[in-house]
Amino acid sequence: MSKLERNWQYTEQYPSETDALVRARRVSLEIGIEPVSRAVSAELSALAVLSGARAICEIGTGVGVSGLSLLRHRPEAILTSIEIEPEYLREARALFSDAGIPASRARLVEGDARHVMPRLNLAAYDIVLLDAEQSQLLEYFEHALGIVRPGGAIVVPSALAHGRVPDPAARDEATQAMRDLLAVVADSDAIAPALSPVGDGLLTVVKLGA
Ligand SMILES: C[S@@+](CC[C@H](N)C(=O)[O-])C[C@H]1O[C@@H](n2cnc3c(N)ncnc32)[C@H](O)[C@@H]1O
Repeated sequence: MSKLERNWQYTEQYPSETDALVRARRVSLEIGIEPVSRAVSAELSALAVLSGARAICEIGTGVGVSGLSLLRHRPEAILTSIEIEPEYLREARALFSDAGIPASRARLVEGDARHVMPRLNLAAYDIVLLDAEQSQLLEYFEHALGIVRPGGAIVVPSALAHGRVPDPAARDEATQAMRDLLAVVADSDAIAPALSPVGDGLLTVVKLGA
């Protein structure tokens, strides 16, 4: 195992998870949804606290691993989470409820994010997490820039797409969409991007401005 692999493995094994997160992660893997990794989950929990998040929007609920992570230390925050698959949302509702999070704090919305996001309030969210269909990423991102408040963050897990993003031989649509997003945010004066190799890659983009 290389030094980098050892670092990565240690980083992933380090965070402790709540029973609710362990349960959601297990259900997620049983159903075949890839949840955010343990280290990304811990990053999301910390980011929610650091940003003093009160309103969080998530695209791609799955069964709730990332959503539970975002709410872990922010009992006063309200999560709006959009998921296209009704059966995933049913599981997520049960898992949020088991975790003691009332439906008023986890607003789980069924629908295609491309249709739901334009109906959300502008500059209203402290954090917007994009974890749905990667080939549609640029469309989600454009909406996310509108709904996140200045000083707020847009976070994109799976930003390295299992090593495909840095691999010039990988030319599939999803990988290309991620590269396009990385290029757009690197070139903009309006946002501060940070790309971390944690999990499967985590892109954090802060919207600048007062
Ligand atoms: C990688 S999984 C999300 C995992 C979740 N964030 C977690 O950490 O547990 C991606 C999810 O996005 C959903 N999805 C795909 N396209 C979507 C769309 N256009 N609108 C809303 N959800 C979508 C999928 O059904 C799937 O549940």
